[in-house]
Amino acid sequence: MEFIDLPPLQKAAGSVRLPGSKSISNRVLLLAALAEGETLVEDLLDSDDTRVMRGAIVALGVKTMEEGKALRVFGCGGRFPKLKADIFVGNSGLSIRTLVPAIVTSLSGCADVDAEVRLSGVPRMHERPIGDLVDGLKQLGACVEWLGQEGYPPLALKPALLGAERVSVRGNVSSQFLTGLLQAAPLVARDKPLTIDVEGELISRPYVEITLNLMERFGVIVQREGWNRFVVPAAQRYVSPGRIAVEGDASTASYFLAAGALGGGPVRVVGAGRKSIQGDVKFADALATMGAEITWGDDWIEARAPTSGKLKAFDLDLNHIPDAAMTLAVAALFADGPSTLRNIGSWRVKETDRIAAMATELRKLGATVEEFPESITVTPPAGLNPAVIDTYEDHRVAMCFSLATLGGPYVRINDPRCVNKTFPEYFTTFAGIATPVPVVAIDGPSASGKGTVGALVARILGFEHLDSGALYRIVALAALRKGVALDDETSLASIAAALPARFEDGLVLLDGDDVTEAIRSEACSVGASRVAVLPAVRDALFWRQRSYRTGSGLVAEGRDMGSVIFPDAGVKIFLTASVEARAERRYKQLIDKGMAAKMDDLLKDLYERDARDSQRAVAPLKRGDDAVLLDTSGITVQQAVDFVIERASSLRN
Ligand SMILES: Nc1ncnc2c1ncn2[C@@H]1O[C@H](COP(=O)(O)OP(=O)(O)O)[C@@H](O)[C@H]1O
Ligand SMILES: Nc1ccn([C@H]2C[C@H](O)[C@@H](COP(=O)(O)OP(=O)(O)O)O2)c(=O)n1
Repeated sequence: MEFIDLPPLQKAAGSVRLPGSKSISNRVLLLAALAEGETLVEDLLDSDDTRVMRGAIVALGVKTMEEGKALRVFGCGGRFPKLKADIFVGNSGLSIRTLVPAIVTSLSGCADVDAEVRLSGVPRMHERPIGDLVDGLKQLGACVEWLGQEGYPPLALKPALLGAERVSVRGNVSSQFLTGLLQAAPLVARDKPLTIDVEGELISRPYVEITLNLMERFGVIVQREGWNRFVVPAAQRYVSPGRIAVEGDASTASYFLAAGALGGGPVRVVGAGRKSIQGDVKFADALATMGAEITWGDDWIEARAPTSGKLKAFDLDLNHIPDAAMTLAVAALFADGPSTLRNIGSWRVKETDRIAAMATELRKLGATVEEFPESITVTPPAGLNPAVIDTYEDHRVAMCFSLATLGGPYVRINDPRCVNKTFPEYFTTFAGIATPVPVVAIDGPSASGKGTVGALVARILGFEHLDSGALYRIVALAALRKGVALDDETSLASIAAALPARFEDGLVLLDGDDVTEAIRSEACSVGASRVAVLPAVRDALFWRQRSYRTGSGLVAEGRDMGSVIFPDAGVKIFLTASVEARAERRYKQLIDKGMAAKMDDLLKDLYERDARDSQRAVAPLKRGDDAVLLDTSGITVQQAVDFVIERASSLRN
């Protein structure tokens, strides 16, 4: 499984230009395709879902042409030219739910009896309901055949004359059904007006407002009576506005605004603001109820943390911002008590069952989550656990969980490419406003001076210090004490996974015993280098080593700090010295401690350990291309420390 590891963050601040709105891009593409005249669409989002819509209109015979970053769409004047097509809609709910009604109107009165348009998607799309929309179209006279399970894609559309003046559609499953009918309505209401009645409470109303707004931009007026009846007067045609610029995506803005609120800020999103037609800009109001400071401009919004530093718990009806609400579920981890997200039942029929998915993943971080049919309550833990987040092919799950890193833990996001649905550049853009907890990684062979230099550098910088070699030594000591063989990989990995060890006031404690001296014994040195070749032992210590990355920063020393454990370390040093210099240092260390030592034995031992450390299959000791070489053979400790501090000075906040 592909994954991306996101490091713990200290803060988030900066400015982000939002990618184009998915909701607007896909509506504009279809309206421009159906309109009379050419439309130049600017700032169009380029993502999986918009490619689906672009592919679909082209398959239906509409011509498009790229002009720099814009797309020119040659409108077909209301009837798609090509009505024999097989269209793949991926997992784009908006695409299929708006294409089907539009295609059905083109098939009305189509003379070609062989005309047929088939639509299918990914397996999840075939579980997403469309029956209510099709029922509405059948009331108009449409011919729709189910190709799989009744009520779900795939389906086939065939020629049939449309004619009714009234149609009703359910509004409480997905507002996309209404959007689909509305966008197709002027193509049906040629001679007589068409009335659309909404059964049940209409959810996600702001998305319908986007639809009405854009239809108006293309010259079609809809009369609205409350939110239950929409009348489309007769004889209206879609006419191109010439050019249209797509606003920045307000749902995407939610991740960056939340980052500003949770990570200090300010974070400014540019492309959607006070004048936006997207309901999701109201996410900023929800953040404000948590205490975040929000500033509005016409086309930008800025968020920063409350001056008190603490975000308040909330209990909110989020029916109007279902997509951005997922971001609030993660923000709830940072609140001062349990928060409830209400009226979000539509989450159940999205890319995945989002209520179940969010609950499962929030629990991995340590939260207590209560799930209800249409709401969830999130109680934050005292501190967030590092977690491996599954994403269920849902771009929003992937994006919103990146925010948990502002609470201190590492977060691994599985299948991160699912963000391609709406924002392929998400993780790079997020990294652009994020300040990770800095790391100085010092790797090198035995007795090169890593421990000595690392401890001094950590003290000067005020950073934590990780002596990773000590962890391997403790595993060896624990194994020796339990009589576990040093090649019994499974037993050693269980020891490493549950190592009852602590570092406190310069002492190393194992099961509460002071083992500071014991782990430096010859037996432990040899034992450590033997257990360190075992992949299962290294895996078992992986997250433990990462957990030291906290506070103002970390100096980590060992063999694979820069290559495996902290590949994104801001400073990587490869510390070395000649074998002779290192043997002499060890000799001196042992003599000073009153222990017996022989130069020849020490040299032999160093050669052997160097060979074992650098020749093992997993995480071998070797200087990475990105590590700075520092040979300490002829320099003092102070000179070595100065060298590292000079390179690390930029990391200090
Ligand atoms: N230039 C130098 N840089 C680092 N250590 C040095 C240097 N010169 C002498 N030493 C001594 O060498 C020894 C290095 O041991 P240590 O720090 O335990 O190495 P390591 O952690 O790499 O095994 C220490 O006793 C240290 O005082
Ligand atoms: N990140 C690390 C740290 C140490 N090791 C191995 C390498 C060594 O043989 C042992 C002990 O490491 P330590 O740094 O304490 O050893 P030295 O004192 O430098 O000889 O663990 C490792 O494989 N990966």
